[in-house]
Amino acid sequence: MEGSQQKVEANFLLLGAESVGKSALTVRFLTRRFIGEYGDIESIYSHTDRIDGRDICFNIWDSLCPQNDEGAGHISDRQLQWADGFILVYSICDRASFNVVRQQVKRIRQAKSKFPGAPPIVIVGNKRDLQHRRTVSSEEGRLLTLSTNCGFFEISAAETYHGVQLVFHELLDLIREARALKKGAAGIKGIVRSMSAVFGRKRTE
Ligand SMILES: Nc1nc2c(ncn2[C@@H]2O[C@H](COP(=O)(O)OP(=O)(O)OP(=O)(O)O)[C@@H](O)[C@H]2O)c(=O)[nH]1
Repeated sequence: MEGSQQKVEANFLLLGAESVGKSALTVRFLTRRFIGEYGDIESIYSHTDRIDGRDICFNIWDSLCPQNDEGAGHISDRQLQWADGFILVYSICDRASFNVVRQQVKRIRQAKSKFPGAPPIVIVGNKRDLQHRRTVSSEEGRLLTLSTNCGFFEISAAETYHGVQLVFHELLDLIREARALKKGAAGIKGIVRSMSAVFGRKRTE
Protein backbone atom coordinates (compact mmCIF):
# COMPACT_ATOMS: atom_id res chain seq x y z
CA MET A 1 0.00 0.00 0.00
CA GLU A 2 1.21 3.53 -0.75
CA GLY A 3 0.36 5.89 2.13
CA SER A 4 1.44 9.54 1.81
CA GLN A 5 4.63 9.21 3.93
CA GLN A 6 5.38 5.54 3.30
CA LYS A 7 8.47 4.36 1.50
CA VAL A 8 7.60 2.70 -1.81
CA GLU A 9 9.35 -0.59 -2.55
CA ALA A 10 9.25 -2.51 -5.83
CA ASN A 11 10.93 -5.61 -7.26
CA PHE A 12 12.46 -5.28 -10.74
CA LEU A 13 13.55 -8.43 -12.60
CA LEU A 14 15.97 -8.05 -15.52
CA LEU A 15 15.80 -10.84 -18.09
CA GLY A 16 17.18 -11.51 -21.55
CA ALA A 17 19.70 -13.58 -23.49
CA GLU A 18 23.40 -13.77 -22.66
CA SER A 19 25.55 -10.63 -23.07
CA VAL A 20 22.75 -8.24 -24.00
CA GLY A 21 23.76 -5.83 -21.23
CA LYS A 22 21.56 -6.73 -18.22
CA SER A 23 24.41 -6.13 -15.80
CA ALA A 24 25.50 -3.00 -17.66
CA LEU A 25 21.97 -1.55 -17.22
CA THR A 26 21.90 -2.51 -13.55
CA VAL A 27 25.32 -1.09 -12.75
CA ARG A 28 24.60 2.07 -14.76
CA PHE A 29 21.41 2.65 -12.77
CA LEU A 30 23.05 1.91 -9.41
CA THR A 31 26.32 3.82 -9.91
CA ARG A 32 25.73 5.96 -13.04
CA ARG A 33 28.86 4.36 -14.48
CA PHE A 34 29.66 1.94 -17.31
CA ILE A 35 32.57 -0.29 -16.37
CA GLY A 36 32.75 -2.49 -19.49
CA GLU A 37 33.15 -5.97 -17.98
CA TYR A 38 30.79 -7.43 -15.42
CA GLY A 39 31.47 -11.15 -14.87
CA ASP A 40 28.87 -13.82 -14.23
CA ILE A 41 27.32 -12.77 -10.96
CA GLU A 42 23.61 -13.13 -10.32
CA SER A 43 22.49 -10.78 -7.60
CA ILE A 44 19.64 -8.83 -6.06
CA TYR A 45 20.58 -5.23 -5.33
CA SER A 46 18.65 -2.68 -3.27
CA HIS A 47 18.88 0.97 -4.12
CA THR A 48 16.91 3.88 -2.68
CA ASP A 49 16.23 7.08 -4.62
CA ARG A 50 14.23 10.11 -3.61
CA ILE A 51 11.69 10.85 -6.35
CA ASP A 52 9.11 13.65 -6.04
CA GLY A 53 9.80 13.92 -2.31
CA ARG A 54 9.31 10.25 -1.60
CA ASP A 55 11.82 7.44 -0.92
CA ILE A 56 11.62 4.70 -3.52
CA CYS A 57 13.43 1.44 -2.89
CA PHE A 58 14.34 -0.42 -6.10
CA ASN A 59 15.08 -4.11 -5.54
CA ILE A 60 16.82 -5.20 -8.73
CA TRP A 61 17.39 -8.83 -9.66
CA ASP A 62 20.06 -8.99 -12.37
CA SER A 63 19.45 -12.54 -13.60
CA LEU A 64 21.83 -14.80 -15.49
CA CYS A 65 20.65 -16.29 -18.75
CA PRO A 66 20.00 -20.04 -18.15
CA GLN A 67 22.66 -22.24 -19.78
CA ASN A 68 20.84 -25.56 -19.30
CA ASP A 69 18.17 -27.48 -21.21
CA GLU A 70 15.50 -25.05 -20.05
CA GLY A 71 16.71 -22.65 -22.74
CA ALA A 72 17.50 -18.96 -22.90
CA GLY A 73 13.86 -17.87 -22.57
CA HIS A 74 13.21 -19.79 -19.36
CA ILE A 75 11.79 -17.89 -16.37
CA SER A 76 11.40 -19.72 -13.07
CA ASP A 77 8.21 -19.67 -11.00
CA ARG A 78 10.21 -18.10 -8.18
CA GLN A 79 11.23 -15.21 -10.45
CA LEU A 80 7.65 -14.74 -11.63
CA GLN A 81 6.37 -14.62 -8.06
CA TRP A 82 9.12 -12.28 -6.86
CA ALA A 83 8.86 -9.64 -9.59
CA ASP A 84 6.51 -6.67 -9.51
CA GLY A 85 7.70 -5.71 -12.98
CA PHE A 86 10.01 -6.99 -15.72
CA ILE A 87 12.76 -5.39 -17.82
CA LEU A 88 13.34 -7.58 -20.88
CA VAL A 89 16.61 -6.72 -22.61
CA TYR A 90 17.82 -7.60 -26.10
CA SER A 91 20.71 -6.30 -28.14
CA ILE A 92 19.82 -4.46 -31.36
CA CYS A 93 22.78 -6.33 -32.94
CA ASP A 94 21.58 -9.79 -31.97
CA ARG A 95 18.39 -11.13 -33.55
CA ALA A 96 18.45 -14.29 -31.44
CA SER A 97 18.27 -12.13 -28.30
CA PHE A 98 15.17 -10.39 -29.72
CA ASN A 99 13.55 -13.82 -30.20
CA VAL A 100 14.34 -14.68 -26.57
CA VAL A 101 12.49 -11.52 -25.47
CA ARG A 102 9.51 -12.55 -27.63
CA GLN A 103 9.38 -15.91 -25.79
CA GLN A 104 9.76 -14.24 -22.42
CA VAL A 105 6.90 -11.78 -22.99
CA LYS A 106 4.70 -14.72 -23.93
CA ARG A 107 5.69 -16.67 -20.82
CA ILE A 108 5.03 -13.68 -18.53
CA ARG A 109 1.70 -12.91 -20.18
CA GLN A 110 0.61 -16.56 -19.69
CA ALA A 111 1.62 -16.66 -16.02
CA LYS A 112 -0.76 -15.83 -13.20
CA SER A 113 -0.36 -12.16 -12.37
CA LYS A 114 -0.07 -10.53 -8.94
CA PHE A 115 -2.16 -7.74 -10.40
CA PRO A 116 -5.70 -7.66 -11.82
CA GLY A 117 -4.34 -6.78 -15.30
CA ALA A 118 -1.20 -7.91 -17.12
CA PRO A 119 2.13 -7.68 -15.24
CA PRO A 120 4.11 -4.51 -16.07
CA ILE A 121 6.88 -5.04 -18.65
CA VAL A 122 9.37 -2.70 -20.28
CA ILE A 123 11.27 -4.01 -23.32
CA VAL A 124 14.72 -2.56 -23.93
CA GLY A 125 16.74 -2.67 -27.16
CA ASN A 126 20.27 -2.08 -25.84
CA LYS A 127 23.60 -1.25 -27.58
CA ARG A 128 22.10 1.54 -29.65
CA ASP A 129 25.60 2.95 -30.07
CA LEU A 130 26.38 -0.02 -32.38
CA GLN A 131 24.12 1.21 -35.26
CA HIS A 132 26.47 -0.19 -37.92
CA ARG A 133 25.88 -3.70 -36.51
CA ARG A 134 22.10 -3.38 -36.10
CA THR A 135 20.05 -6.45 -37.10
CA VAL A 136 16.79 -5.62 -35.28
CA SER A 137 15.03 -2.47 -36.53
CA SER A 138 13.40 0.02 -34.18
CA GLU A 139 10.10 -0.72 -35.95
CA GLU A 140 10.24 -4.40 -35.02
CA GLY A 141 10.87 -3.52 -31.41
CA ARG A 142 8.03 -1.01 -31.39
CA LEU A 143 5.61 -3.44 -33.07
CA LEU A 144 6.37 -6.15 -30.52
CA THR A 145 5.71 -3.78 -27.64
CA LEU A 146 2.49 -2.45 -29.19
CA SER A 147 1.12 -5.95 -29.73
CA THR A 148 2.03 -7.07 -26.21
CA ASN A 149 1.21 -3.87 -24.33
CA CYS A 150 4.72 -3.22 -22.98
CA GLY A 151 6.82 -0.09 -22.57
CA PHE A 152 9.70 0.29 -25.05
CA PHE A 153 13.08 2.03 -25.13
CA GLU A 154 16.13 1.78 -27.34
CA ILE A 155 19.16 2.81 -25.34
CA SER A 156 22.90 2.50 -24.96
CA ALA A 157 23.93 1.56 -21.44
CA ALA A 158 27.48 2.23 -22.61
CA GLU A 159 26.80 5.81 -23.64
CA THR A 160 24.34 7.37 -21.23
CA TYR A 161 22.77 7.12 -17.80
CA HIS A 162 19.64 9.03 -18.83
CA GLY A 163 18.12 6.27 -21.03
CA VAL A 164 18.69 3.69 -18.32
CA GLN A 165 17.05 5.92 -15.73
CA LEU A 166 14.03 6.37 -18.04
CA VAL A 167 13.64 2.58 -18.26
CA PHE A 168 13.57 2.10 -14.47
CA HIS A 169 11.31 5.09 -13.87
CA GLU A 170 8.85 4.00 -16.58
CA LEU A 171 8.60 0.55 -15.03
CA LEU A 172 8.15 2.07 -11.59
CA ASP A 173 5.23 4.14 -12.94
CA LEU A 174 3.65 1.03 -14.50
CA ILE A 175 4.03 -0.90 -11.22
CA ARG A 176 2.43 1.92 -9.25
CA GLU A 177 -0.47 2.06 -11.73
CA ALA A 178 -0.93 -1.71 -11.43
CA ARG A 179 -0.93 -1.46 -7.61
CA ALA A 180 -3.47 1.36 -7.70
CA LEU A 181 -5.70 -0.77 -9.96
CA LYS A 182 -5.35 -3.69 -7.56
CA LYS A 183 -6.27 -1.48 -4.64
CA GLY A 184 -9.26 -0.15 -6.60
CA ALA A 185 -10.38 -3.68 -7.44
CA ALA A 186 -10.00 -4.72 -3.78
CA GLY A 187 -12.01 -1.64 -2.75
CA ILE A 188 -14.84 -2.55 -5.13
CA LYS A 189 -14.79 -6.17 -3.90
CA GLY A 190 -14.99 -4.88 -0.31
CA ILE A 191 -18.00 -2.70 -1.15
CA VAL A 192 -19.74 -5.63 -2.87
CA ARG A 193 -18.99 -7.86 0.17
CA SER A 194 -20.38 -5.29 2.63
CA MET A 195 -23.46 -4.74 0.50
CA SER A 196 -24.14 -8.46 0.24
CA ALA A 197 -23.65 -8.78 4.01
CA VAL A 198 -26.19 -5.99 4.65
CA PHE A 199 -28.73 -7.16 2.06
CA GLY A 200 -28.15 -10.80 2.94
CA ARG A 201 -28.87 -10.03 6.62
CA LYS A 202 -31.98 -8.02 5.72
CA ARG A 203 -33.37 -10.91 3.74
CA THR A 204 -33.16 -13.19 6.78
CA GLU A 205 -34.74 -10.67 9.17
N1 LIG B 1 28.72 -1.26 -27.21
C1 LIG B 1 28.00 -1.58 -26.16
N2 LIG B 1 28.38 -2.62 -25.38
C2 LIG B 1 27.62 -2.90 -24.30
C3 LIG B 1 26.47 -2.16 -23.95
N3 LIG B 1 25.94 -2.71 -22.83
C4 LIG B 1 26.73 -3.75 -22.50
N4 LIG B 1 27.75 -3.88 -23.37
C5 LIG B 1 28.82 -4.88 -23.38
O1 LIG B 1 28.23 -6.16 -23.64
C6 LIG B 1 28.90 -7.17 -22.90
C7 LIG B 1 27.91 -7.94 -22.05
O2 LIG B 1 27.37 -7.05 -21.06
P1 LIG B 1 26.73 -7.59 -19.70
O3 LIG B 1 26.16 -6.43 -19.00
O4 LIG B 1 27.71 -8.45 -18.98
O5 LIG B 1 25.57 -8.51 -20.32
P2 LIG B 1 24.60 -9.51 -19.51
O6 LIG B 1 23.32 -9.51 -20.26
O7 LIG B 1 24.54 -9.15 -18.06
O8 LIG B 1 25.35 -10.88 -19.71
P3 LIG B 1 25.15 -12.29 -18.88
O9 LIG B 1 25.23 -11.94 -17.43
O10 LIG B 1 26.29 -13.12 -19.35
O11 LIG B 1 23.84 -12.86 -19.29
C8 LIG B 1 29.99 -6.47 -22.07
O12 LIG B 1 31.21 -6.57 -22.77
C9 LIG B 1 29.52 -5.01 -22.03
O13 LIG B 1 30.61 -4.11 -21.94
C10 LIG B 1 26.10 -1.06 -24.78
O14 LIG B 1 25.11 -0.33 -24.58
N5 LIG B 1 26.90 -0.83 -25.87
